[in-house]
Amino acid sequence: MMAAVSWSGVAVAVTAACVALHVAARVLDAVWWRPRRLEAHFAGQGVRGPPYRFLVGCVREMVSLMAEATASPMPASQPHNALPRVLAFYHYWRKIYGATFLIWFGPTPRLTVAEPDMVREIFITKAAAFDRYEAHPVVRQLEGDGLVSLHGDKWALHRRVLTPAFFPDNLNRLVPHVGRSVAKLAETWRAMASAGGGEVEVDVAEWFQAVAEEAITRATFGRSYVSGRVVFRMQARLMAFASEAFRKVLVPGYRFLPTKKNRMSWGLDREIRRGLIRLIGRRSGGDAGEEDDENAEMKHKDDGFKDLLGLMINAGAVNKAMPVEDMLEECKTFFFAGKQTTTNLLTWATVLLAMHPEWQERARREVLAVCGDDAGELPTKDHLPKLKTLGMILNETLRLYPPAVATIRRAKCDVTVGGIAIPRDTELLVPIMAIHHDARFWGADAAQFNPARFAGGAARAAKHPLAFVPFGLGSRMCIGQNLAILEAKLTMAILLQRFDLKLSPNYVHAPTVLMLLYPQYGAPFIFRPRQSQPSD
Ligand code: HEM
Repeated sequence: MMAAVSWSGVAVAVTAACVALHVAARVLDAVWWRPRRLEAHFAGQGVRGPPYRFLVGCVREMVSLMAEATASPMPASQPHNALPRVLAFYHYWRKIYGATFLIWFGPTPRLTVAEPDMVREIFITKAAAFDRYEAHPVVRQLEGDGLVSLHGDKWALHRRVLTPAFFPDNLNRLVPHVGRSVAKLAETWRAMASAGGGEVEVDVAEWFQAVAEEAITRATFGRSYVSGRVVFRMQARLMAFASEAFRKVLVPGYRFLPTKKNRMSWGLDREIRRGLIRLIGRRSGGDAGEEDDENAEMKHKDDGFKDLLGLMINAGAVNKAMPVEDMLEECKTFFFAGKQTTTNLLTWATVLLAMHPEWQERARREVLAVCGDDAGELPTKDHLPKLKTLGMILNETLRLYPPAVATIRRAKCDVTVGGIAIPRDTELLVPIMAIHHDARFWGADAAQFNPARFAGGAARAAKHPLAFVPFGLGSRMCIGQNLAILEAKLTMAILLQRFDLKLSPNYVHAPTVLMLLYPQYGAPFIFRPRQSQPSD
């Protein structure tokens, strides 16, 4: 009996040891042997990069390169040569290893691809072999489980349902509303200027956020704008908490701790859900009494406006394909994807107009000629396509300072791109900003502000038609780009019509990246109201 017990004990111990050994071997393979095999695999095809370091990959070097680059502002001699500052690691390693190289995000391989022909394969011809990158849970909590992160059939359904909201004819109906919100902002600045000796200094980022928030709230909720605005205000507070948590992602499980901020976030999240569910319930029940007074006039004019919520409710009613939970996540996603990106475009466009007064004057002359010089008159939907110079300036802004500086894909299977065999689960980093700054495609003046290069349209601005991709490419290209351009053109036109603007002496030119491209020390400008002049 004794012998039987001890033999079974030994068997258990041996099995446990085998399992432990197996697990240890798998872990060691994942964090050491596999990276070494992959390094050899890519090196055999001429693709090299900084060496893999146990567990951390190249993250330490990346962090120190980025910290060094952001320690001082841009040199005055080359203000727009921002790539070495914004994507310091890319700029540094590209000089050593060429345009396509391998880096390590921990034990995960990331192939860096900045050749437009390869980018075409990844996003268009071989797109089926790639998936969107799974964002960190904290980022996902911020961006919602909507279009940005969906895959397969569910993504295709949502994209189909939501696309009509972004057709130009539909978006044109937003022009008066967005215009009025910018005019209100301009009025505030004008009043501040007259109280302050004829000019006013403002940091534009926060103000532009209000404009972008207005546009995305109208696009999402249409006639339920006022109730929607209450929900999105809470969402804005939630985003502020979550982006603070984003800076603490290195503390594992931080987001689950019942800290004061976390508890407030959870409470807000519940409130947002309740608010949206109430709103959806009212709209699904066809409650026409839900519009408020402010919107009575809008309701009349906006008959037929396709807002995102209405499109989703219809889809849910028709084939039950969109449960309420999915609608909630989409609302979150659109708020996240639509607000900060457009704010950044507006901010950088203002920086560039202030840094280049000759272009500011050219754009203003065009605005006055097309839209008139009466500060009481708002530009209309028919004016916007005629603002060609402003369009070129916005494109040049998106080229030099793309709000989304890079995007990532993951290979779902073994696949060949640009003749390079890429094993399954390799990540591909496409540094949009690096392609936009590449002198091979943009010429010797690639780091200079020259909107004239877009005079013949975006596709012909560079030597390669795919060297300009601020909104991505292929089927997952930005769904909101028409809205972003509409907002940006309208806002800049109204501001140019009403103000001369210049950089504040307190402005420090220091673009940096925290998810999106930001001015590191804010964006203070001086606005001086213009006297109405006859347009020539
Ligand atoms: C200047 C402003 C904007 C820029 C630079 C921008 C940039 C981008 C880029 C580069 C992508 C593709 C990412 C990838 O392929 O990995 C994208 C996707 C997306 N954008 Fe934008 N965006 C802007 C404004 C907006 C606005 C205003 C909205 C919403 C109203 C929006 C909603 C989205 C959504 C939902 C996706 C995911 C599309 C899909 O996967 O089907 N974006 N954006």
